[in-house]
Amino acid sequence: IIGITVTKAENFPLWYQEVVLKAEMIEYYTEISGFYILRPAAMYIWNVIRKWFQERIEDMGVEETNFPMFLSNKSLEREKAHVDGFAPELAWVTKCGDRDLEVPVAVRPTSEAVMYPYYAKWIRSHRDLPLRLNQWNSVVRWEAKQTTPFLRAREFMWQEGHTAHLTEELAGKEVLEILELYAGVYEQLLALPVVRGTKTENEKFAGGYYTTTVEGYIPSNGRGIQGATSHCLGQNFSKMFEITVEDPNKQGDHIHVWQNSWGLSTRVIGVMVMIHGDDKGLVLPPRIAKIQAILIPVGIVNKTAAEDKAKHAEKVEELRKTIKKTGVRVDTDTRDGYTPAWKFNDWELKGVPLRLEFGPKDAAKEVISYARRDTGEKGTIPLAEISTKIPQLLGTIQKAMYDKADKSFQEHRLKLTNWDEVVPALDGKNVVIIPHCLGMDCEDKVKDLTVSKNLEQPEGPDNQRAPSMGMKSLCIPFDQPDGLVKGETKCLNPECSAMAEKWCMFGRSY
Ligand SMILES: O=C1CCCN[C@@H]1CCCn1cnc2cc(F)c(F)cc2c1=O
Ligand SMILES: [Mg+2]
Repeated sequence: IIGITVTKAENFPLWYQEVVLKAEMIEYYTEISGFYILRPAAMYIWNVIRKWFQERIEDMGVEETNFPMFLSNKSLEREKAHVDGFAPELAWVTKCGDRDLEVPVAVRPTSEAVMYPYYAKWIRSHRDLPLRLNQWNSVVRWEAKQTTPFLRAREFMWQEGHTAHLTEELAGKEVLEILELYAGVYEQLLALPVVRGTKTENEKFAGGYYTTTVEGYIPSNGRGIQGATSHCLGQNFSKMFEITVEDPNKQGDHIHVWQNSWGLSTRVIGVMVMIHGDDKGLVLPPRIAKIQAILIPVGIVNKTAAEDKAKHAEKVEELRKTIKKTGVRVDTDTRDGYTPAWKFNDWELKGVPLRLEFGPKDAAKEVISYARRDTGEKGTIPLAEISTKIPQLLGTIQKAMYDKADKSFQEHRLKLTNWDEVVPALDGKNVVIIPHCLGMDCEDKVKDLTVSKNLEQPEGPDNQRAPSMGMKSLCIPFDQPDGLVKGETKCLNPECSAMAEKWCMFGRSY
């Protein structure tokens, strides 16, 4: 196996592609562009996330469902308003065998139009509320933009939750509960920091009432990235699909139910690769690593006496069992014909968080040697302490990975009140938090004003040159800084005369 041939700094997009391929997470589906095969290394991570999230939404009372993957033009017509913008992404089935279909059907890009006619049928009385269903499936959106594994694919796996409530308050409470679970997937499993907030009118789901989001940050190119979204749909869809209950307080009156929909996709795996990966390949947070510790026998060479080899192998197997008993996902690499150095590179490429080495010298000193994948730090652990020290070390690695990413995000999230500092900040691979009026036109203007003029920047491998696109709003952080006095603080856009409403996070983005 040759390792990664480009460094993360010199060519980030190419580095990313190589890592996901050589770490055996992805195979390109070369039959049709924009589609990817997820291999066991990726599916393991998705399944850890799925188990963690599924357990928690079940505790909330969410039940599982499975709806058909096709939707008819008729129900699409119902939500015409916002689908129009998406029409180019819709994939259609128009033939079956050698016959044209009378009525073409669309492949679901999301399932509102599929599900809500049945919500209308099932929800009659307020006693039918709250209705809370989630499905794990894949959706198809024929993206026009350049696709890339995990981050932007024409088919991706996700979960989509769709719920109905009697009041705005009950819906709103759930929106935030789910958003916290999304933040938990990032912070607790993937060791990634996210900013929680609300999308602006420009960036929210047009068919909804408001969108809450968790936003990530990619240090390599300074871009923001949407991590997952939890929408309150208000009564927009219940009015489109006539989902009503009789008013419990007023006989004869009907209430349109308040709905939410929320989704997290396999994009999260790409974000984790981009942020934690290094020039040797993947770096996996222990919580989602299929193999958390790889135990590699060393110091055994051809001339080692057969009986010593056998004894050493037994000792290694014993160590594996001891470590496995602690609940650590440990494996041994006893492959013949490969040097320890070769094995080290292979497991580093695959991102295994902890390498353990055990040789005759270690045996003599009654220790096991280790090397951390995240920092490269090496050390030894007395054999008598491995049952406590190894799980502890994995916990240390998980926290250290989070802290490192969190520090980087914090250092590159600049609160600015001087417009002239904005473009330099973006070119310095930062996202910014600025006082903003939240006007849609103003936001469009801000995007135009912040197209990077640094094109005269030294040629360099242009993939690495800060993207010249303008900045978009990422979210209105729940956690608002001080210093914005309503009615007194102006919107930071020099061409806008409005007053600032909120601090808003902006950045070049995916
Ligand atoms: O984002 C989520 C979470 C899970 C459930 N759905 C919501 C909103 C999806 C927004 N969206 C996103 N993309 C779409 C692409 C299309 F081709 C299309 F016809 C419709 C949509 C579309 O409605
Ligand atoms: Mg899209």
